[in-house]
Amino acid sequence: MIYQSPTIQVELLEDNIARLCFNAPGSVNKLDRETIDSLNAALDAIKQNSDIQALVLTSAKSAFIVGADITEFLGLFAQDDSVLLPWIAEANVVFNKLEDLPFPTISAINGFALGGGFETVLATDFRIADTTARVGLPESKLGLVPGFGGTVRLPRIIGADNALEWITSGKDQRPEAALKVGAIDAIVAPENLQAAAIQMIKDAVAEKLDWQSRRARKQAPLTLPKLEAMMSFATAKGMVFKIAGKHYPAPMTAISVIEQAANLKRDEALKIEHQAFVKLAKTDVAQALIGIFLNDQLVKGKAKKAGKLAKKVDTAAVLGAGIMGGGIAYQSASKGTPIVMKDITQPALELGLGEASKLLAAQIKRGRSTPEKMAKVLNNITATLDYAPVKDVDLVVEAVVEHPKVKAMVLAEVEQHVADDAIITSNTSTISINLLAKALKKPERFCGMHFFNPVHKMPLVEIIRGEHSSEETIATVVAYASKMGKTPIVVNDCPGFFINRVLFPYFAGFSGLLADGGDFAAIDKVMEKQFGWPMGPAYLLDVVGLDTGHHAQAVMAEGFPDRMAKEGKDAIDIMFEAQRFGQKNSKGFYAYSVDRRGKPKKDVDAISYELLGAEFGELKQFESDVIIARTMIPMIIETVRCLEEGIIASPAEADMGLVYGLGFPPFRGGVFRYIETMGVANFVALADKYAHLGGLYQVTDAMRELAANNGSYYQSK
Ligand SMILES: NC(=O)c1ccc[n+]([C@@H]2O[C@H](COP(=O)([O-])OP(=O)(O)OC[C@H]3O[C@@H](n4cnc5c(N)ncnc54)[C@H](O)[C@@H]3O)[C@@H](O)[C@H]2O)c1
Repeated sequence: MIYQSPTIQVELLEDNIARLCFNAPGSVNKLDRETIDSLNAALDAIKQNSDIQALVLTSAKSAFIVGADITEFLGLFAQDDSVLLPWIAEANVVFNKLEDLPFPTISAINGFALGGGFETVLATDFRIADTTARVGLPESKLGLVPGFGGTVRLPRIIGADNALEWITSGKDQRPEAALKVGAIDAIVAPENLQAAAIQMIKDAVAEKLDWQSRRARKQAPLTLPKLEAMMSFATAKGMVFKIAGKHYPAPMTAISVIEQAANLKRDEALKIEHQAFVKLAKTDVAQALIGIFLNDQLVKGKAKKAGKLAKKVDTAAVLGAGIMGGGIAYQSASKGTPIVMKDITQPALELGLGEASKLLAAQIKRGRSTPEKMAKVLNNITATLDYAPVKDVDLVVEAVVEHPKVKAMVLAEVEQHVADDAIITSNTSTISINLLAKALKKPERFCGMHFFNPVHKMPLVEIIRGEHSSEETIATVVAYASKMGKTPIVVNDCPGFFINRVLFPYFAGFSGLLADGGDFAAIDKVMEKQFGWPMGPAYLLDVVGLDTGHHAQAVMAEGFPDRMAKEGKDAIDIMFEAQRFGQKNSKGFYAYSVDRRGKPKKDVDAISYELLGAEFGELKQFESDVIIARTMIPMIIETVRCLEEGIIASPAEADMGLVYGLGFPPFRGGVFRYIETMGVANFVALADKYAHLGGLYQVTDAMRELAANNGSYYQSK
């Protein structure tokens, strides 16, 4: 053994080939500070052994190195530049040391080699991957640029255009794609990986492969004709700005870094990368995106834990073949759980099946599915008008019309037909789970399973725990939602549950602005372009449906009369009474039509202004920050209330729910991250400025106390 630490072992194989194996104690190899220090020491030990003629990097785990240890780095990013810059420069010395060894080097890549893991292998002369490998530089998804030489080495290995695409998209790449551009040198079967790597490095030692010139190319300036370089960088900037937009600076920074470093040699080029890395690491966007990454892991971890307590769901049933029922059937069937879809009329069933076929046909058109797969998915859906095929299913999702009496009747009915231990859930968006549970003989097997529309696109499923729901019931529904490819978040029962409870105060803030003369199209513009929502409130209400919104708003007002009950008519009432239900009948705040090419079109509708003007008078202009404050403060305070009341378990889950369920702008990270960025005391001061607008603008005592103590939601939980 040449070197050994808890994360790395180096041994000498035959023919004086050294093998450095990453083998951390946990389930995966991560590039944390300990591993980087170990790599440094291992390389020193290798350099001191004059017998060694070549080096192979391998992993003893099912993945090579999954990436940098984000949790650890988050703490580091909080440090001053005077600490951070020398740290990153020092870490890079290690990768340079690997690259500068006086003999050929190769990486044998299995599974993930992402981020820092991929940057490690870029420092070797050759890369061979097995069929399980996934490589790439996902840093831009976290609001960063690669920091261990990725922006310098990758363009010099695969060319500027390819590297720009890989780095700005942050996508994982399959081995075939990596081989095509030259990011790896060969693909082999997993069982042949080590032997093939050793053979290749022997060829390099024997000078059959020219490792010196490869290495030299990596360390030299990028050789691009001037015009070509200009075209590459200008095109990339245009495209990336269009996709990433002004709220996500990392991809654009990556392009400038590569451009600025193009004419420099390695060590100078690396300095440009370090500067950019440190600058981005300190931005609110990076903090928010890294926060989302960590929250996502926490939520996934919880779901995995629940999986241990879950009962198996081999087959399911959905009651109601409407917009939601059809979507749920499609999602379950396409993720491998056969599902019975029951409705009360044949046309409804046909509509549900038609919806599933349409989604599948679209998948085939995009090359993501095949007719064979489509047939298999459709075979997994059994459409029925009676209960006979439902009797053996393990789990039922009720998705009939939103009416407490109809739902109670349907739930009681289905309980008579299914096995004693089958789980029963409801996809209700507003009706209390505890109320619905009363219809059942065994309420412990019941809970809410709230999907979002469109089911195949929206990642969140809100799972609502009733007072009688058993842990096994919740765990089983969590596991089923995960199997459907969704992110489940468990919440407690209350009007609107979590997501609608915080959404309606936002709509109330919007309605308040309109009542004071606000222009809905101008408000949408601010909330989309500046705040970053995918849709502004008027557009979102049109998509949700103003009839649905009107109904849900009444439920919320009844549930929280102190702050959600309203006097007089608001904009939602006006639209509802004028039968402007939104997209579903082509007129809401906006008018919907199709253009000449058959594409859906949305136009500002003068009639909406007339209707609103008749009630609220002349239009008035509001500053952007007033629009943002008046709509967001109610949502933020209601989210805080949900945490204080235990409706949602943690700030992390609240933020994930908002991002996945409502499309809260990821670069802001969610409500709690937003408060964090702003500072609790600053938020309280802002809300106090608007307190005269009513109960929705009044912060809670606990929040005021947290502000006074200079506290933080993320750190105190
Ligand atoms: N549409 C949304 O955006 C959305 C989002 C989340 C949750 N939800 C909830 O999902 C549920 C369904 O909503 P939707 O939009 O799909 O409604 P929908 O009107 O499109 O579909 C309801 C279906 O239920 C069927 N039905 C009625 N009584 C039935 C019975 N006794 N047995 C079987 N089927 C019966 C109807 O024929 C219809 O096909 C509601 O509780 C709604 O609140 C809707």
